[in-house]
Amino acid sequence: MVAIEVVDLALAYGELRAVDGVSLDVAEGEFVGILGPNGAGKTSTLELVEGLRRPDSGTVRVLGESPWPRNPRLLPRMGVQLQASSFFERLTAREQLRTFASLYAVSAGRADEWLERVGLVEKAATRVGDLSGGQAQRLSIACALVHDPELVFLDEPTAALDPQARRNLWDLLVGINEAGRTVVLTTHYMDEAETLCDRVAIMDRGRVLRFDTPAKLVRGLDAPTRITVAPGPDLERLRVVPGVGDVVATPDGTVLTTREPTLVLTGLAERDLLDGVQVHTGTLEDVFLDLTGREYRA
Ligand SMILES: Nc1ncnc2c1ncn2[C@@H]1O[C@H](COP(=O)(O)OP(=O)(O)OP(=O)(O)O)[C@@H](O)[C@H]1O
Repeated sequence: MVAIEVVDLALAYGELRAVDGVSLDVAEGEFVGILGPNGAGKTSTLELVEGLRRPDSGTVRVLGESPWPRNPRLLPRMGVQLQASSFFERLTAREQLRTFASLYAVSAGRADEWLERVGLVEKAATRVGDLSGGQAQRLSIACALVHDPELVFLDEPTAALDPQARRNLWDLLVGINEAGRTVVLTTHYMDEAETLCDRVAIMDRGRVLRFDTPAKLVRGLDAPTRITVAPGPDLERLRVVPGVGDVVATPDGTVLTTREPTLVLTGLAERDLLDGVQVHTGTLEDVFLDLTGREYRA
């Protein structure tokens, strides 16, 4: 079943085409990432899908319905975490979450369970205005998920989180997805997209450049493999290994590029040069560079 269907969506702010002909489909139960640098149009696209903005043109269907104008049938089925959350500043974290829960007829007890899931039990009695950026972000995620929606939208959910909190949130999102919920998130982080997402839409300048599984995106790359060995061996010994292209010495090791990694690894083994070997195939960063001609800067 299709959860989201977006066809030729466009939105301009004045002269700026923030969303410029985006088409996407998301299946029920899928985990999809929209990946791109600042200003790529990720948030604008998400807001159109969520029904928070009206598109200039194009169509959006969410769970078989149009999200715009605000569609009350859809609201309980969706959970939306925005980049900038507005809380009731004088409420405590627990009160804030219970207030959100009550809007969906979810019990206070279930709301409190969410404080635990996002690691905010110790901050339950802290006023929202006194939470750190990362804590506020986790609270906003709990508010988006407290009613157990079928479809979850998260806008850069790990942006303000420390590495441990980021890992914890990844686990939480994987759990939700494995329980059958559809998840769509935007992110700057390549590793996040690669780790979490079934499919990734790479966005730049209002357009979706590619939309595929991380593995297929990388496989489609026409990039050589890089093999690094520990510093030390004479560069000439490495240059003559069959299949080796460039050889570059760096402080961390000597980097060999090749289009025949198996041949090179065999040659290195025969010469007893495998010390500290690391093999780097393409990453989504390479895919971005390949598609745009620009380095990816999150
Ligand atoms: N309300 C607005 N009015 C005018 N321009 C806007 C508005 N919202 C966004 N933009 C512009 O539209 C473009 C796309 O913005 P958007 O927030 O969708 O990108 P993004 O990929 O989510 O970026 P980021 O990763 O920085 O959040 C940017 O150039 C931004 O400056």
